[in-house]
Amino acid sequence: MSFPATFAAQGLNVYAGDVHAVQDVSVSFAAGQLSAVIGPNGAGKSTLLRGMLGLTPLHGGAVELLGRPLASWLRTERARQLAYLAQTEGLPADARVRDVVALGRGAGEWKWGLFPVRPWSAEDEAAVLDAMTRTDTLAFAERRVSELSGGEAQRVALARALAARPHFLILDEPTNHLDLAYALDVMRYLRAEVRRGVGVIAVLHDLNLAARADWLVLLHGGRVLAAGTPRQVLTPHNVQTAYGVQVEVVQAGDRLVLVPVE
Ligand SMILES: Nc1ncnc2c1ncn2[C@@H]1O[C@H](COP(=O)(O)OP(=O)(O)OP(=O)(O)O)[C@@H](O)[C@H]1O
Repeated sequence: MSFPATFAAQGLNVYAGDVHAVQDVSVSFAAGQLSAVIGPNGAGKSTLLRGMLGLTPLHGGAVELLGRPLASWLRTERARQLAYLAQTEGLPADARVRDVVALGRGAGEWKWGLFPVRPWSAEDEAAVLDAMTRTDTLAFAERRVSELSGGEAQRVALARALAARPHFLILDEPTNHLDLAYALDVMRYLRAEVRRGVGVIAVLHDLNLAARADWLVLLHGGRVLAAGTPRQVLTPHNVQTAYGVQVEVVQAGDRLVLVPVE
């Protein structure tokens, strides 16, 4: 039986505190695609992702993972399919890098403080090694998180998410606080995941990084202002409407570049 290889929401409404932060939003993110959620501060990007992930209650609408209602998935199955890297997530400063990445396997979780949920396996070992190789973090596997630069720590957080070998990888501002080189590194790692068939969904503030995605969702005031390819979404009109900034959109090689003109 075939099923849609998507993580999708239909008519979603989510409140953040008293704020109706996500209003009647319908979106569909495909596996094997790099999607970016963009929009000005407060547009509802984080709330949309948290609502889709079941981390905050919905006030209407439905979420489907691979064609099945999200609520019908077992918690453990769902955790295997969806890896989430939150915006403000800190890593345990005293922990060793390798142990932090291993947390992504979930095997180290203890039930009632008595015994591990499941024993550590050769597959867990291989997944951790693979995730560290793909994020170039093996070189500092034995260091403590407190001994890393911001960019290195971000790669470790990414490695932990990849260690779960998820179908969809959801990241809230993965390039935040990173310099240009590190930000491009992260985009390169994400693109490599997409080539392996993972659906990557990232909240991005830098529209020139977002222009590298396959699919964009532009939120404004809790609603979808535009969705489509970068060429369809990143128009001067849409950017002016969402951000109130006049831009020129320039073609540079096979990419779009946005230049503010005020
Ligand atoms: N815990 C909360 N209590 C009250 N209002 C909230 C809360 N969290 C978010 N909001 C409000 O909900 C709206 C959407 O917030 P959200 O964090 O989803 O936006 P965002 O697009 O991710 O913003 P940013 O780019 O600044 O991270 C904003 O108006 C915000 O002020």
